[in-house]
Amino acid sequence: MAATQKLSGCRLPPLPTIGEIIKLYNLKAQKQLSQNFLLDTRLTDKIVRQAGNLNNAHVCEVGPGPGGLTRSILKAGAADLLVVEKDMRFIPGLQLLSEAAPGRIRIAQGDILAYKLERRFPANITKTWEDEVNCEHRKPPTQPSLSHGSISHHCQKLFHNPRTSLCSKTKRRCGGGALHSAGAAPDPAALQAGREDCQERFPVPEETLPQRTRDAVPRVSAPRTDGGAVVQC
Ligand SMILES: C[S@@+](CC[C@H](N)C(=O)[O-])C[C@H]1O[C@@H](n2cnc3c(N)ncnc32)[C@H](O)[C@@H]1O
Repeated sequence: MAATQKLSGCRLPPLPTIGEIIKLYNLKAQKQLSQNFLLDTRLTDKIVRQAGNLNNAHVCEVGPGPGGLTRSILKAGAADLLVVEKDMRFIPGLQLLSEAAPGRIRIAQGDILAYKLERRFPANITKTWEDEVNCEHRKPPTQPSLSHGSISHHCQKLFHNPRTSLCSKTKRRCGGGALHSAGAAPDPAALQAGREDCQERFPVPEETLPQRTRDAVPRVSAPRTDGGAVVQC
């Protein structure tokens, strides 16, 4: 499929820039959640291209933050994007994005380390770790696939900022900022070890959105019944 055709089908309507979203919601990066934000759309597009062909794919993005990579994933044609974000402050900005791409984003607010990812995708596209091991990274998917409860090891390499995402104790990768889509080959043992080691680095945050921020975007308080609903996990 020609790139122009693909992009024109997935183009997003005009939105505030990521920088504006950060200012609007006063989103200061929190060190304990490894937060740093990608603002350059050329860079986020390039990163997302590394995940292979996302056209019509089911994708899980862990730690979307203000949504820079999220926008690029949508532009790349993902049909079903589940974002799992631990920090509640980002949810209103993600809901704006969800309204710009109706029915294509599902927002889950919670900790990926405790999240039952496999329950959130159709059973017929899920694969076991063993099935996934032989998949070639970057190979365009013949059909959407998803590993049970996984964050792709390869994609963590691609999408994590190495300075902030390595566990300080073990130097293993962990936590948010990762993207998983069809075709990635994870390393379950390393991943599991990384998760266990990093549990203590991610205490559940208790921040709530300041009232003035909620008031700034009234649409976010309306209950949603479509794919853009926020699910607490
Ligand atoms: C490095 S920032 C990346 C933000 C965004 N993807 C970007 O590129 O601008 C990591 C994100 O992961 C989130 N995060 C960290 N640990 C998490 C966890 N255990 N579960 C879900 N999200 C997590 C943080 O709140 C933050 O939004």
